[in-house]
Order: sequence, then structure tokens, then C-alpha cells
Amino acid sequence: MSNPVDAMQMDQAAAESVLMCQGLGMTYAEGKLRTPVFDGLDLAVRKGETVAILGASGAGKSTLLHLLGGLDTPTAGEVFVAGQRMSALSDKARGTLRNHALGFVYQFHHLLPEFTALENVMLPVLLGGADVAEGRRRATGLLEAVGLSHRLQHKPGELSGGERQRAAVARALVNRPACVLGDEPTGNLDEKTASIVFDLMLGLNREQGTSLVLVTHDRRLARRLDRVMELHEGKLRQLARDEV
Ligand SMILES: Nc1ncnc2c1ncn2[C@@H]1O[C@H](COP(=O)(O)OP(=O)(O)OP(=O)(O)O)[C@@H](O)[C@H]1O
Repeated sequence: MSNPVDAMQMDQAAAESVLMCQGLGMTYAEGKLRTPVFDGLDLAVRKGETVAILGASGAGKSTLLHLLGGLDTPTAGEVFVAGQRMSALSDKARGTLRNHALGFVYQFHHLLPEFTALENVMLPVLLGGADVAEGRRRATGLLEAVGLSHRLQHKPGELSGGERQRAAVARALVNRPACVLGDEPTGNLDEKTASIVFDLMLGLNREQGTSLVLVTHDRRLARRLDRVMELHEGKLRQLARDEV
């Protein structure tokens, strides 16, 4: 960013968004193999806004979500989380900001198998520095909200697929993040359970004013979000309602 006026405008726009990227580019490089995925992507997600990202297999949706979540470093451009420029932060500060400001839900739940549902949901609260009583209170409240108050002591292997995914949603929301990033969060569930988990995410996000960025192949679910974007041939484009 050579022009200071541009830099100030970018910082201003970032401050008004919970999540923003500008000029985002990613090219994977391994030895001589270079895989350009996209370049020059701009996206700004406002507080409470829900955004779907559609795109064919291999279009770069997971790559984009990883970069937005600070889990990988872009080869071009900038990501701002809660107004903070990710590239300006140390690894430790980036990790703290991620834990505090973002929640993640994946297609596979990624719950820790040796811990109970309650412990899994408490963990991000404890990592954020709160005490055990506070962690238990918040985790229990959210597990109740996702209909799992009767399964607090069950380990992931003792839960159904839908129950595991609901626990993963509770875990993503327990630190009251500004934004939840979902990578096909209902992709592994049957239609009815997918719809229940999706309703839960939307309901909890709206109650808490949390923004949602959701990668999905399911246009029917995407249509229920505020905005639908499509990643196609390295470009991100907002779709009109009748295109979804
Ligand atoms: N670590 C990596 N090294 C090299 N290339 C990669 C790497 N990760 C992903 N890619 C390539 O980048 C492109 C985008 O991958 P990505 O996983 O982001 O796509 P996607 O849109 O999420 O696909 P899907 O819908 O199938 O999950 C793909 O062509 C993939 O092969």
C-alpha cells in the first residue's frame, strides 16, 4: 500500500467491517509447482451480516475461508479481522484475535474425542483466559440452545452425526465471536438434520448479532443468507437473487 490516503481509507473500511479482505490473492507453491487460485478478491462483511460463498469444486472456497480466518497467509493483499490488519500482528496476537473474534465450523466436527461435549465447548473459553465456572456456564447455556442439554457428558464417539455438528456449532459460538466461518458445516448431514443445524446457526447468529460467512454447495440454504457470492475462475462476484 504505497499511497497513505488509500491506506487510511482501507483502515476506515476495515473498522466498519467485522471481516474484510482487499486485493486478496493466493498462489500455492511447492517446489516448481505453482497453483494460482485467485487474485484481487475484495470482500467486506458487516456486523450481523450473513454471506454465502458458492463455487465449483476446486474454485478456492476453502482457501478463501482459511485466509479470512487467519489460518493461512495470503500471497497478496490484506485481511482485516475486527478492524485489525492480520499481517501486522505476531503469530501469538493473531491466535488470540482468532480465538476471540472468530468461530469456525467445518464439514467434519473436529471435536476432541477424549473430551465430553461440555468440555469440548468449554475449551475455547478457557483458552481465552476465563475461569472454569464461567466456561461451564457459557458452554452449558449454548449446548442447551442447540438441544444437547441431555448429552453434556457424552464424548463425540457417543453422539450422532447431527449431535456432533450441533456441539461444533456451540463451540464456534461460545466465545461470542464477531463472525463465524463455516466450511460446508452441514455438508455431511442428511437434508433434515442439515436444515436443523443451519436454522440453529442462523438463529444463534442473529440472537448474538454474529456475522456468518458460509461456504456451501447448497443453493437452497445459500438463498436464506443476506448475500450470495460466487467464486468463479479466480474472481468473487455477488449474485443477484434470481441467479441463486
Ligand atoms: N496445499 C495446497 N497446495 C497446492 N494446491 C492446493 C493446496 N490446497 C489447495 N490447492 C489447490 O487449490 C485449488 C482450490 O482448492 P480449495 O480447497 O480452496 O477449493 P474448494 O473450492 O474449497 O473445493 P471443494 O469444493 O472441492 O472443497 C484446488 O485446485 C486445489 O487443488
